Amino acid sequence: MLEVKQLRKTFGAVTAVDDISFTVGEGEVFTIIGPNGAGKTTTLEMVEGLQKPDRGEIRIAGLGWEKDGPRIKQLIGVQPQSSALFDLLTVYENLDVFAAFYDKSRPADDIIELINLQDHRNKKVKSLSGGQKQRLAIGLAMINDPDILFLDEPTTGLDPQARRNIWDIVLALKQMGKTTVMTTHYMEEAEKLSDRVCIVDQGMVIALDTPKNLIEGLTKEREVVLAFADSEKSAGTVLTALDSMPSVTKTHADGERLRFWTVNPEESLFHLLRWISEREDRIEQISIKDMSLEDVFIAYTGKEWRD
Ligand SMILES: Nc1ncnc2c1ncn2[C@@H]1O[C@H](COP(=O)(O)OP(=O)(O)OP(=O)(O)O)[C@@H](O)[C@H]1O
Repeated sequence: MLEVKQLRKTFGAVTAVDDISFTVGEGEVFTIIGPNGAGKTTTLEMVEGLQKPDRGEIRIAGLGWEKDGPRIKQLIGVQPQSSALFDLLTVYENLDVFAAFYDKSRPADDIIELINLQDHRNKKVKSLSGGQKQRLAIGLAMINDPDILFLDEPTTGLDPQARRNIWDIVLALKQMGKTTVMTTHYMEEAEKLSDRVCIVDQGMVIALDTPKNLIEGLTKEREVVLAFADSEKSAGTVLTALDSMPSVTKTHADGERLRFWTVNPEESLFHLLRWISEREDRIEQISIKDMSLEDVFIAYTGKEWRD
């Protein structure tokens, strides 16, 4: 559905996109994730035909922007910035105005249902919340019934409930067989929604796969956190016990909390709990930290992830 090869874009001395390649299959939710300034928006805008790459190739359903621009525009849907909405028009009227730009369009009321704004159909945009405006922006991207949708950070700045409402729309689009290419800052979102994730940093692809494969490809080492009911003393003695276990690779005591890393959490915890119960120490809490895309980012870049 979409093929991107060796894209590059510079602005003066700034290399926004250095070398980015990926392909997106039909019906996929494909997410480009990366820190601020990684080159996500520039990449998306080149794919959308809004910016011309310095180098590289873009094919959408086999078509290229130079020769087939008008045909591509009928196949794609681009979420406008919220600021591009007509504030003094209603939800319905905004959809109606955008429909006029295309040869074919979906009925505005179908879209209103898809974006769950039925109760706000006749309200002016200026009275909508941020999340409702974002939903309308996605609806506008859908007006020409495109095969492939481009959503640039559709949930940035929204509260958790409003973000979930957008996730529901992306999942509904997937059910309809649409292809979605989106960008996000939120790792959790990428993990939940995407068939595949492309992690970019400094204008380069650093990892690209399904969230599951990316996470499973990490080291098998897991982090376990223990909190003791009684005292720092318990943590101190347990630390000594942990240091003698072969599957434990690293330990860290922090007051009454103890963290350790093990390549075999089940075995380590089995021995540790037996040891603790023999000594009648009391543990208040045990948790094994789940690996996430955040850990994938850290593993590939050596940098902490910040939203
Ligand atoms: N029109 C422009 N002129 C000059 N520099 C630009 C321009 N557009 C982007 N850049 C620079 O290119 C780099 C990549 O920007 P881009 O917006 O693509 O990153 P991003 O990953 O989308 O970041 P964010 O998450 O902050 O939106 C940044 O250093 C940015 O300042």
